[in-house]
Amino acid sequence: MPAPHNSFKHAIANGELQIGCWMGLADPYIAEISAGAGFDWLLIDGEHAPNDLRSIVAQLQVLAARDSHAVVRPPIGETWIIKQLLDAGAQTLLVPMVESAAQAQDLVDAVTYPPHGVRGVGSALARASDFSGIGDYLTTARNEICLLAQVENQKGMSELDRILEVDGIDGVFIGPSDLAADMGFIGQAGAAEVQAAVLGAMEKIVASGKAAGILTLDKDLQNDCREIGATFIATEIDVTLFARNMRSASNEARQNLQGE
Ligand SMILES: O=C(O)C(=O)C[C@H](O)[C@@H](O)CO
Repeated sequence: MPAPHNSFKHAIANGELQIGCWMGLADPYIAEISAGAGFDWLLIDGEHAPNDLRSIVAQLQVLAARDSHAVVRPPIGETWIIKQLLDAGAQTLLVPMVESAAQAQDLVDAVTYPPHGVRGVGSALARASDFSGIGDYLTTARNEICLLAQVENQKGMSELDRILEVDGIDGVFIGPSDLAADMGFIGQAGAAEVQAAVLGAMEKIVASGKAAGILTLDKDLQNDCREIGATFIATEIDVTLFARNMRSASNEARQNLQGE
């Protein structure tokens, strides 16, 4: 019995659009609600949300029963964290702040078992192997792991061509917020200079044959990226959706009842 099929990995490899949503509320109960919304993928954010290994596992368990694919973002692309997340059952990782081909290669090694990589062998204990229930996990896991690199500063953008040459990286995600900050436009991801850099990077990624991805709430940028050939596009963030609607509801109630 092989490792579970990673439909997301194969969809983006085939150029199929996968629409996603960022999950920063860091709670399995809320993840279960999001999983019923119809997104193709949901990002469990271990970088900017109050997630830890336990909360990530709980959200993986909830999503396993639903159609939305779980993409996990570690706080940093270190081997020990990647090992834990893969053993916990994550099959798709989005690793932040990738700045060089050497770093990208280290990430490929971290998701690959020896002799071709350095992923530690602990599948006997791992949720990933269904606690040893998947007999062929060790020999089939790598084929179903999707490794996505985030390029989101000027150093990474200058190294993008070499990062795209690294075998084993399935896709590259451009992070507009961090890129804008590093370009001197902090809080202005919509600045013309930033958008031009993002779209130029999208074209390079698609031309390389790898999958291109982004998170943007800007519908025009979403469409521009899709027209270039981007496939994994996150269009919403649960935190902002919830906070915006809560504030709106509060204001409407006060206007309704107090005429304010
Ligand atoms: O730089 C970016 O943009 C991202 O990587 C996404 C952000 O981290 C996310 O928190 C939304 O701002």
